[in-house]
Amino acid sequence: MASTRAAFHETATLIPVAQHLERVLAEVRADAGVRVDRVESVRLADAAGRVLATSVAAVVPSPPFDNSAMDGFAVRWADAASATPEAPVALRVVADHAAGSADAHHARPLGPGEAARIMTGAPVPAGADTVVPVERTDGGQPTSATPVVQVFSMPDRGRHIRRAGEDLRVGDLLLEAGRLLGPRQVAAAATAGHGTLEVVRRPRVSVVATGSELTEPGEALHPGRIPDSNSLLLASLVRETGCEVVEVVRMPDDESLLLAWLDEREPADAVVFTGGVSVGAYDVVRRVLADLGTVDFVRVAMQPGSPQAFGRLADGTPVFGLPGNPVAVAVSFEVFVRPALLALQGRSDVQRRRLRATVETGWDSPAGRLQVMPVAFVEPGEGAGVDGDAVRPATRGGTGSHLSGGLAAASGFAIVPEHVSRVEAGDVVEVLVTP
Ligand SMILES: Nc1nc2c(c(=O)[nH]1)N[C@H]1C(S)=C(S)[C@@H](COP(=O)(O)OP(=O)(O)OC[C@H]3O[C@@H](n4cnc5c(N)ncnc54)[C@H](O)[C@@H]3O)O[C@H]1N2
Ligand code: MOO
Repeated sequence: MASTRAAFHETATLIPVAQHLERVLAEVRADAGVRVDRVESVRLADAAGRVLATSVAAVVPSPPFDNSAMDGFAVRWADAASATPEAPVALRVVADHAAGSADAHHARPLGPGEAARIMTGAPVPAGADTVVPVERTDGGQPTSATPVVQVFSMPDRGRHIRRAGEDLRVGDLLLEAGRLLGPRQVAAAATAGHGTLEVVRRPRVSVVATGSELTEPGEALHPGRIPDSNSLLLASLVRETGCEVVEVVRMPDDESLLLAWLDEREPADAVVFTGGVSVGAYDVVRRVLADLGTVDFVRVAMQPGSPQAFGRLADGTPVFGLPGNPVAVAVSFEVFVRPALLALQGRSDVQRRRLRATVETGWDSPAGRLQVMPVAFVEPGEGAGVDGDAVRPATRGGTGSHLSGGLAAASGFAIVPEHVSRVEAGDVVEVLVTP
């Protein structure tokens, strides 16, 4: 028990949240840099949700060729500049260009008095400098031998032609390494001539929930037992960061089981424990990991989620030991684990979007600790009528870190600074927005 006692004494000081986060990020960023197997090539269809490993430049211009922005007629502007509804100008229609047709690329240049019927997206034939929308013509009436179009009015010279490269030129930087790919980025990569992209391999993460009280969700609860909600919470949160969950393990507080798992576990890029990190007599995670000598057990100036463990397993795998209380797990993940798993993927943006919101119902906050409070957004018309976003605590009972039912209503976390001991209705708080 010597390690438990020693660890207990180590916890006297509270470490600022930013300091602990910095330490965690520095460690995982070092790992992200040395992993040689971290890049894989995926088809664009599979690229949304992945992190780009190598910056992407355009390999074809966009648009790839001059093409029409309108259904109408490609003309030489000067030929019909004088057109009015009263005195239309007749042009001979010598060609018909549909989108997808290569005809215009091979056609002879338009000569004086000639026009080509053209559809949106079709290449503009040589010689033409303007497209007249069909609405400004009679639609092109066939006469005896050759079709003729009557032009009633002309747009400005050069109108309705989309120029090659006006969107992207070859070599233009399109996407920077480290950015999350979404539908718009994948579509832009297709436009820029790519069929596959180099992305960061999904890090593999194991989740371990410890506690002799834990029961499979949905099963009958024997006295003293509770459903294991943390392993579900963590596994889904891990997946949401773009990582692959390789193992989800639930084990009772039994040192020998934990040691056996450490020996047999699947290879992973990170391991996340929940439970057993505090000073309880059966806190086996703390006892086993502290004995490794490479995992630090600290108290962070945060509420909830003060007890935190971070370090490396025997083979160097980064390991997090989160507390067992469910709200503390959700908060610890947001504040430390999520940014770390994103940094491990080389993500440039590891922080959630934050916004400022007005508090609708106040709550207490422990002075000297950064409070991370699960909050629900007040629907318009439902609250006190403030302009902009308004929030209230998601958990019915206030700030207790066991109130995991209340997490269901949370769509963000209010960040309350260390010096604040009471958040009043009407105060403005910073809110970290979650999906
Ligand atoms: N004497 C002290 N006791 C405690 C302290 C302290 O400073 N001194 N800190 C409290 C705080 S704050 C926290 S947070 C917890 C952290 O304790 P552990 O990490 O050891 O967590 P457990 O004791 O295993 O569990 C705490 C709580 O959470 C429930 N739990 C655990 N795992 C799950 C799960 N997978 N799903 C749902 N719920 C879970 C567990 O039943 C407990 O109620 O320590 C305080 N005590
Ligand atoms: O740190 Mo504990 O998370 O307050 O419950």
